[in-house]
Formats: sequence, structure tokens, C-alpha cells
Amino acid sequence: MSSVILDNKKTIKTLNNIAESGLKIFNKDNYTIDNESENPDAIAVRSFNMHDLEFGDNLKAIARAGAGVNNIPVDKCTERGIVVFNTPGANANAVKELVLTSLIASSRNLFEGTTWARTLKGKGDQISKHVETGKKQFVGKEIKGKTLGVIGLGAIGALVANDALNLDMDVIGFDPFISVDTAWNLSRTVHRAMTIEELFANSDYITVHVPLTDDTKGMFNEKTFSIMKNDVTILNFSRDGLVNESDMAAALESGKVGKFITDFPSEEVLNMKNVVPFPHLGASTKESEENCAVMASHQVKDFLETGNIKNAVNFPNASLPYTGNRRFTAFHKNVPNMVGQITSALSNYDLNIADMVNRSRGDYAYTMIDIDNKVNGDIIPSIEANITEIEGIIAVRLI
Ligand SMILES: NC(=O)c1ccc[n+]([C@@H]2O[C@H](COP(=O)([O-])OP(=O)(O)OC[C@H]3O[C@@H](n4cnc5c(N)ncnc54)[C@H](O)[C@@H]3O)[C@@H](O)[C@H]2O)c1
Ligand SMILES: O=C(O)CC[C@@H](O)C(=O)O
Repeated sequence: MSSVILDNKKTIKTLNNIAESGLKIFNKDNYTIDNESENPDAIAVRSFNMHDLEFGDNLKAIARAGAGVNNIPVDKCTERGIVVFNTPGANANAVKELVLTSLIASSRNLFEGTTWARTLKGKGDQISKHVETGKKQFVGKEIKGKTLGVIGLGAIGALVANDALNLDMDVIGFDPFISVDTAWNLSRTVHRAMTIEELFANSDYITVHVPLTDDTKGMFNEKTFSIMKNDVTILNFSRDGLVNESDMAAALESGKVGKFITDFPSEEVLNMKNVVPFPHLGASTKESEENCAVMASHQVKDFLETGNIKNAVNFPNASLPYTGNRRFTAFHKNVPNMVGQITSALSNYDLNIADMVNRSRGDYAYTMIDIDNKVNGDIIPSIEANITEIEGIIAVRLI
């Protein structure tokens, strides 16, 4: 990273515990970490629900130190030119390890077994006798030769699928939007289901690794349970909203679903039969928390200092080597002649363009323009105001 000296110190606010190794990337010369700030330049967050938060005028970026962004009002941010970053893959190994651990542990009834073993406390010499007679309640199943269905073959799903093959499972995957990078990393031995129904019908265990969206909400419901094998085990380390909880309770009651392992306990979940709840532990390892915090902080710092965007979920990636001269950046609607209007406005100030990049993503676009001249600080507000007046401009900055 460059050692840019910023005109004004920037304020970073954290809404959750963000690893120190990430926060220290915000050097004290340029940044203040102020968790009480009403108007920070950037926010770092994990699972805090931001949907009802008011945003100050200074807010330029939100960094989700993690994968899922359903706790962030992404559309509102886009409309205001606030970049939302996440940290793709940074916690995937942590989740994969917990998925495979709980897959084996639940098949061997380990959670129930240890709970029962603790009840023998105080039985002294009789403990080994109780153990040998009682253990038959916990006879489990081996996963070798069983079929694991993996829904969503992104960063986590692909790791789970590949490693389950190494545990001698048969693996079926389903992901209609699989990225080229993941497809390259996925073992060719993973069977690609053409429909989700094919996966549901053929799996002994089903693990889901998709974001919570309008399309995926409630994908586990009475109708989809009816397609599944009896006694199927379902693992949800993605989001609570993927599962219709009352339908799940009924499926567990009837034995259609044999076991439900979930990272998202609720009152209804905790009343279910044969449920194994975890307190959202998927990404909770030292390594994963550090990976996420470091990646998130680098992305925010780079954006604040140079305008470059990497791993945004609502704007295109854009990068231009930073020379240290003035850089103008604009978020705008993806409509014709925006670049022409911006460059013509800049030329009114006799500013010569050295380099530029324009990238679009759906209805929105981002333009960065490097200016040859040294810009007199006094005219910056006037330039920004003039360009902001162009119809379709959402937010501008002169860095
Ligand atoms: N429990 C935890 O602590 C924890 C940690 C990390 C991530 N997560 C959750 O897991 C999710 C996945 O994380 P990731 O890092 O693998 O994300 P990712 O973006 O790398 O992968 C998601 C995959 O889901 C696929 N997908 C989207 N819609 C789909 C659909 N309808 N059917 C099948 N596939 C679909 C995408 O194509 C993509 O390949 C996150 O969105 C988050 O909600 C939870
Ligand atoms: O921050 C966490 O602990 C959980 C993160 C996880 O849910 C994610 O979506 O990355």
C-alpha cells in the first residue's frame, strides 16, 4: 500500500469486534478509530444489523468483514454512492472445518453422547458399567459411501465438496451461477446436479452455502422436504432465513429430517427435536477473524486513499495506479455521455486528464480521472459542486 498523506484524517467506526491486526492497518497519521462517531468516513461491521441505522454525510464505505451482506441495506448504500465491500473467501476455511466436523460429529451422535456422559457425574465406580450399557443409544452412522448434497459452490461450498470426497463421500453439487474460478477449483468427481430437486432427491446429507436473497429465502420448506430421502441430515451454516422453521419442526417431528444442524438458533429452533444448534460459530476462528479484518481494512484504506475499488458488492471493481497527483472520482448512473459531461466540466477549470477508467455494473457506474495539474485546493468545492449538478451523478470526490 502507498503511504499517502490524507488532507484530512478519516474516521473509522466499528460496529462489531474487528480483529486488531486489521484495525492497525489504519495508521494513526491518517485515521482515527472512533466507535462513538455519528459521522464516520467508513464503517467496519460483521453481523450487526444496519438496516435501521441513519448514515451521516461523510460515510463513503462499509466493509463487511465476512461474506454475507444481508445485514446491510445495500440498495440504500448504492443510491447514496456508499461502497459496500465484503471479504470473499476470507472465512471459508473456518466454515468448511465446522461443517465437516459437525457432519461427522452428528452422524456419530457425539453431541448427545457427551451430554449424556456428563449426567453420570457422581456415579463413581458405576460409571464404566453405565457407559457400557448406555452407549447403545448413541450408535451412529459412518459418512463413508453416503451422498452429500452441496447447494452453492462458492468459496465455502467448493471447499466442503472437495474435502467430503476425501472422506469417501459421494458429492452432488448445485450452483446455477458458479463462478469460473470456483469451477476450476472444484474436483471433477463432484457430480453437477442439473436441478436442485435432483440434489434433494439423492442426498443423505444436505449442506447449504448460498447468500440469503429473495430467491433463496425459505428454500427448505414442506414442499422441498417432501422430495428428500427419509432421515436426511440438513446443515445450515449460511443464514436462518433459508429455512422455513415451522416446516422444519414438522419434518423433524415426522422423521423426514433426521437431524438439523444450524448456526442460527431461535426460540423455535431450540424447541425442535433432533436439532444441533451452534451460536453462529462458522467464522469464529482467530485465523478467519484476522483474514477478514485484514482484507476488509486494506480494501477500505485503498478506496479512501486512492479511489480504487476491490471486492465491492454494489459497484464495479476499478483500479488505476495511483500517482499521487489529483484524482477525481464519481459514482453515477450507467447512462450514455456521463464521461463526456464529466470531462467537459473538468476542462472548464483548465484541468488536463492524464489517465482514466470507467467501469459499470448493472444500473451504476464508476469513473476515476487522474488530473495532470496541481489543483488549487480553493477550487475543489466548486469543481465538486459543478459535477454534482450533472444529472445521474450520485457522489463525487477529489482525492
Ligand atoms: N456461519 C457463518 O459464520 C458464515 C460464514 C461465512 C459465510 N456464511 C454464509 O454463507 C454464505 C456463502 O458464503 P461463501 O463465502 O461461500 O459465498 P460465495 O459468494 O463464495 O458463494 C455463494 C455461492 O452461492 C451460489 N448461489 C447463489 N444463489 C444460489 C442458488 N439459488 N442456488 C444455488 N447456488 C446459489 C453463488 O453462485 C455462489 O457460488 C454467505 O452468503 C453467508 O450468508 C456464514
Ligand atoms: O462475523 C462472523 O462471525 C460471521 C460471519 C458470517 O456470517 C459471514 O457471512 O461471513
